Amino acid sequence: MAVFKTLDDIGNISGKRVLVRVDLNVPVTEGKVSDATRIERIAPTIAELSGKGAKVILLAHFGRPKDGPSPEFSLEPIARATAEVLGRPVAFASDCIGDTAGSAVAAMDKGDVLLLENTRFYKAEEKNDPAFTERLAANGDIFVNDAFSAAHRAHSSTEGLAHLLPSFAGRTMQAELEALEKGLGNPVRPVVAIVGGAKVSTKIDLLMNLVKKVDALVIGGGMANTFLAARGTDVGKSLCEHDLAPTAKQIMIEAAEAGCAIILPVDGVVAKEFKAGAACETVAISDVPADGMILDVGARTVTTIGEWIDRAATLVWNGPLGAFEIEPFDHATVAAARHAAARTKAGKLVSVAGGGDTVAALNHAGVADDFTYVSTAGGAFLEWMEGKPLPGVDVLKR
Ligand SMILES: Nc1ncnc2c1ncn2[C@@H]1O[C@H](COP(=O)(O)OP(=O)(O)OP(=O)(O)O)[C@@H](O)[C@H]1O
Ligand SMILES: O=C(O)[C@H](O)COP(=O)(O)O
Repeated sequence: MAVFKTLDDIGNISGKRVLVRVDLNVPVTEGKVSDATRIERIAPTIAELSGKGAKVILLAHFGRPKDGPSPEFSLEPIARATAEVLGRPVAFASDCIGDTAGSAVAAMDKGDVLLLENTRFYKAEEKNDPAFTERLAANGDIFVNDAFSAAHRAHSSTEGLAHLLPSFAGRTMQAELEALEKGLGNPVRPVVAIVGGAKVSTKIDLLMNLVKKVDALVIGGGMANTFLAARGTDVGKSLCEHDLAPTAKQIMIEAAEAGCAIILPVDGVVAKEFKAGAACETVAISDVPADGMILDVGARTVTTIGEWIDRAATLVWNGPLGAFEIEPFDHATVAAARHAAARTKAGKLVSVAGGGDTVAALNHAGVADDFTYVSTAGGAFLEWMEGKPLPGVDVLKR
């Protein structure tokens, strides 16, 4: 029996209003959803609930809006993308609480699907404010959490609701927890982690903890620049958080004490502009021009990363090695992803990857299906890895 209640325990839900927390925080490029994996993953839960006659009311956040409602962070375009992926109508209400939401819910028939506007348009959501949670709960009889990737947040829609309504894990939440436990509950060593992406500031705690748990940590992407700068390398105009140099140094000290190897780029693909087809060259990391930006790790670094992948029994990956959305800065991420996928297919590696952009990058490389497991979660995935409690999961436990 699962430690948390699943849809197997939900009983008769025909005609019931089921509030389903999903993660629709999907990558959007030029107004279009550029990777629909998170939407695809919630489809089974929605189909199952709708098939049982429930009124399926989706709750989600999008981005990190700071000042209340704004068109930039509206879920309305995502409702259309969700309808396309599900192959069925998805109604949209321009508020997640109050009369607008209430009337949209009242108009639902059995089996209908409705998406409510971004929960983060209310600051109270992130404060897990009980009064706001009650207003969300007013539209539901049952709560299903299918957003593992937002379960590290103790917000009204991820944690608070489970205290007010009978609550269950959705199929994706269930699958994520089961697969992560199977793959990484007690990982086979050596464990190598690849952490890339844009910024160190968003992943400091994760890096601090990871160096104590893994045998080697490969740092790529924009965040490698902060580490390189901390070591005294001039990274030109590259994305770099110079004020975090002391933190990066501390992470390297902790890694040395824990016996975790830190692998930083030895070369980089450098351009003067951050745009597709920009003129670029590969240079040694000590030769980055003052007006250049490192937008990908170079070929020698890719070879080194390949060697670490070959040594690993378990690989954990979060964050791309370069600005993979823009060609040709996708080369290193694609090469490393294909290398890891081939080792996995050969039965020599357990490979687990997580992160919205990471999933998009693996799809771009055409190998997402070849990894042992690809989690749609970013922060939640890494926090799970560190053994931190996930409020959205803990509250579902029996
Ligand atoms: N060298 C670089 N310079 C600038 N940006 C970079 C660089 N390398 C990677 N990036 C950017 O990092 C971003 C992805 O990083 P992020 O940390 O968000 O990944 P993730 O954890 O998989 O995603 P998510 O936060 O969506 O779960 C991409 O948009 C990519 O363009
Ligand atoms: O994209 C994610 O990792 C989740 O949707 C959580 O988003 P957040 O980091 O803005 O809370």
